[in-house]
Amino acid sequence: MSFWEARVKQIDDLTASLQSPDGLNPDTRAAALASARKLLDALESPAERIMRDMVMYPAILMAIRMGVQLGIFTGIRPEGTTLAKIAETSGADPIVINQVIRPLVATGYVLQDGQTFKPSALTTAMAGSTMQATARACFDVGNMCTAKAPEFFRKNNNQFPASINETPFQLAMGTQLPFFGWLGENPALAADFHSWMAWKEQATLKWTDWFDIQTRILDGFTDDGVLLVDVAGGAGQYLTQFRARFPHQQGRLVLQDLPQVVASMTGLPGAELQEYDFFNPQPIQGARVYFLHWVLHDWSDAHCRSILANIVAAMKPGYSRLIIHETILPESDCDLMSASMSVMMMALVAAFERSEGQWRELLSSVGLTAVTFFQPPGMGEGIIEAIKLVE
Ligand SMILES: C[S@@+](CC[C@H](N)C(=O)[O-])C[C@H]1O[C@@H](n2cnc3c(N)ncnc32)[C@H](O)[C@@H]1O
Repeated sequence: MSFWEARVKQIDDLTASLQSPDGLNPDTRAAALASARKLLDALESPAERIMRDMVMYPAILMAIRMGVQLGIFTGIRPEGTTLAKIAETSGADPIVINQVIRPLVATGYVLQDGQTFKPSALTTAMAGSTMQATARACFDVGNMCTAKAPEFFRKNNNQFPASINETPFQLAMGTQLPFFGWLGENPALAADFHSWMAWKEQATLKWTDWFDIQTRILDGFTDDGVLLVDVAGGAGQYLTQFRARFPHQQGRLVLQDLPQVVASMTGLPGAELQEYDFFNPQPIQGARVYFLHWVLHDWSDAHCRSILANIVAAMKPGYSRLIIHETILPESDCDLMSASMSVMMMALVAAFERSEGQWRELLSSVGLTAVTFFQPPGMGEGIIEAIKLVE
């Protein structure tokens, strides 16, 4: 056996020994992923890599989105499902199914066994209604915006979008509305968007599992009034998570969001719902925590200053905590997820992810200088905690 044949066997053995990533130490898992990606990069020639990124990725995205549309992920049964059966159930041309299913098999989204198709772990994941909503939200909006971004930037002389009303989003969706205003008029995609937010919370590391909430928040809570306000909390997944982690904790939990978002909810166990536009004064004074997840990355610095000023005015000095749960971009060698999210924010809402220096500057511009940064083990979004020192 040659040196490389032996290495290939070693890699195969290693892969076979890893049934699931669950249970791996987060730091070790992050290091192993980084090493495995470097191995892929080293094995692939530049031409192959460019082919993968430019030719294959668009086809894969389209195939996944079509897989949702044609019911491929939900229709494939463990005993095996034929192409004819998928065509019959979906009413689609078998040739179209065949075209779409090939890249799905090539990428492991579906398994092929002779003339039948069987579910892989990815098929099962994609069969869930939340993942289907995520695929629609990401493809039908995000992918359209990135596809139109070069044209948008060519027309505006390659300048950063001047406002939330002039981004690739408007060009791609044929609207003059900003993203959140447009969502308000498109309830089906708004529901998909909030499902994607909910799934994202489930699929990623939970701040309640690594941030020392007991010491930094609960120990100093005065046991009356509002414990945590989730500002622009969407479908409420972060409050649900908090309640599940601290089921017997005293104190009110309040979710605030736009009227149409609150109206679309039937309630949130263990929490209160409140209609609130964060460009208006914060109605809850002196809460222990004002929590923001994936809110400020949607807005320019000027907008963030307005949102934050309303919170700062409501904070009780020395007591209230502003907890921002967002990406803290590294100054160099940014990971692909954070870099991609930042690009997406620019294309949709004329905003971006921020580095520690940018967070400090933003917070100090609204008078918050007592700021502490926390990074989770392994990979994931950080916590930026700020305290108001004086009135
Ligand atoms: C990216 S989502 C994040 C939702 C939630 N925090 C989460 O992490 O799942 C941004 C949220 O901001 C809300 N939002 C947008 N504009 C707002 C405004 N002017 N006032 C209050 N909420 C707003 C949206 O409705 C949406 O729920």
